[in-house]
Amino acid sequence: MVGLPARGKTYISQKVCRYLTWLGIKTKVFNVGNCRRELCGAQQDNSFFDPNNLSGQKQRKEAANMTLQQMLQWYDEEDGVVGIYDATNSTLERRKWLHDTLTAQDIQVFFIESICEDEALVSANIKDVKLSSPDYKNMDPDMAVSDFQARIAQYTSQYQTIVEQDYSYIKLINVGSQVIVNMVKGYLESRIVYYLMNLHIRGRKIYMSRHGESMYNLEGKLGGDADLSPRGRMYANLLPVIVKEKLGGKELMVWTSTLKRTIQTSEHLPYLKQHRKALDELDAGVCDGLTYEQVEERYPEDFARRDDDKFNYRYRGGESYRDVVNRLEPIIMDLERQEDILIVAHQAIIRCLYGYFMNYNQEDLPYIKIPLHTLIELTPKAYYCEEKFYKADIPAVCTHRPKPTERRPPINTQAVLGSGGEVPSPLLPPSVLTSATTISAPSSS
Ligand SMILES: O=P(O)(O)OC[C@H]1O[C@@](CO)(OP(=O)(O)O)[C@@H](O)[C@@H]1O
Repeated sequence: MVGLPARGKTYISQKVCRYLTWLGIKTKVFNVGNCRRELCGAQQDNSFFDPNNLSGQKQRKEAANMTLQQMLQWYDEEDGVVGIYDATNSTLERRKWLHDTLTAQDIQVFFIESICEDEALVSANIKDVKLSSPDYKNMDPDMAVSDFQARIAQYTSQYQTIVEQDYSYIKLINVGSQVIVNMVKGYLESRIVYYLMNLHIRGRKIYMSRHGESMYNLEGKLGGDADLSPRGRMYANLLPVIVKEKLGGKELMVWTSTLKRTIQTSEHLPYLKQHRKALDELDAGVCDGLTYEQVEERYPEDFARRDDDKFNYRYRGGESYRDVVNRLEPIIMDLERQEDILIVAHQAIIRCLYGYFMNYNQEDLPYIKIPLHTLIELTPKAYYCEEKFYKADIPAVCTHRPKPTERRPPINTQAVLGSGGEVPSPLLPPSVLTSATTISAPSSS
């Protein structure tokens, strides 16, 4: 990373890290600030950052070097693929040192510079992010802001934007309103460039919902293209009410899959809709239309292999969760560009999308609990996503199978009918929705 303080470098680092990790590329952020705090203590006065303060300079260089060594060790011992070195790296000299040290180890270097000349954006970033940093713990907010601005001034006096023509880089100017790209090499760098070009920081909400309960869900069958059950239709009637309550009169884009159950669920939503094939449910191949019990009976080895490694298991003639993540990558790119949006999709699809925003690892992702008749609201913040679950007061079956290690001895292997919202069966762990808001159907529906 390259850029003055409060230019969103850590935000960009975290997002790129989350995106690549979700794609299965081992990525880690190495933050020099954390190392500096460890080495020199958190609360330094601003003379520490003065370029003429030789002792401060020396200690900062030590923190930079220690972080780089940690990164090299990670490449070496943990088979890291993309290390993100998050620091200002704001001089030609510092970048040359990084570039030369890394290329000597056969590590390809790609600089991402964030330039922001919009003072209002910089101040908003300071207030949003920097005031909660350990550097300003227990400090009066106004004092902290002016202190941080003085720190930025120290860096500005020696800041050199990237001009090194023989380096690979991207310059993001004013949060991507202008982008300059130089000497981009290979697939991974191009993917990162494309991803960065889609990012924006306007506040927005991402809503997700599974389709209403389907006839297949009632029978415990996988896949297919069934219609909604009568209770699924009730959810389809209620969904516009729930969404309107959350959104007010704001516009919304709605994406569904091309399968009947999501199209029927979105039927009454008075917004622009797109039906996208990439959002269709995980393809269960030869198991499509079977119940879990039938799969276990007919394909016992496959059933066991799926329990063993659900993320990588690929149904015969069908897909794995890994395949689904790859198929959803263009959806994630598109999602990053969107404003408020509602995605009506399927259990496996929502797990993958939700897992991206909430940073789930591949092992846990296929087990995320995404109940029927529940609207999920995600609000992206600087370094995390806020989440809320709104549960409609319409019963539905529970289709979640816990991890093998969390399963209790079977009492009843049929899908279990709930009596008010999705009620966990004796086979299931406690619902994650205990504190969710419950919304009742209006008497007219
Ligand atoms: O990966 P698992 O946990 O089996 O869940 C995916 C399954 O979820 C289901 C329901 O069991 O989704 P959906 O409700 O969209 O039909 C199946 O179609 C699909 O095979």
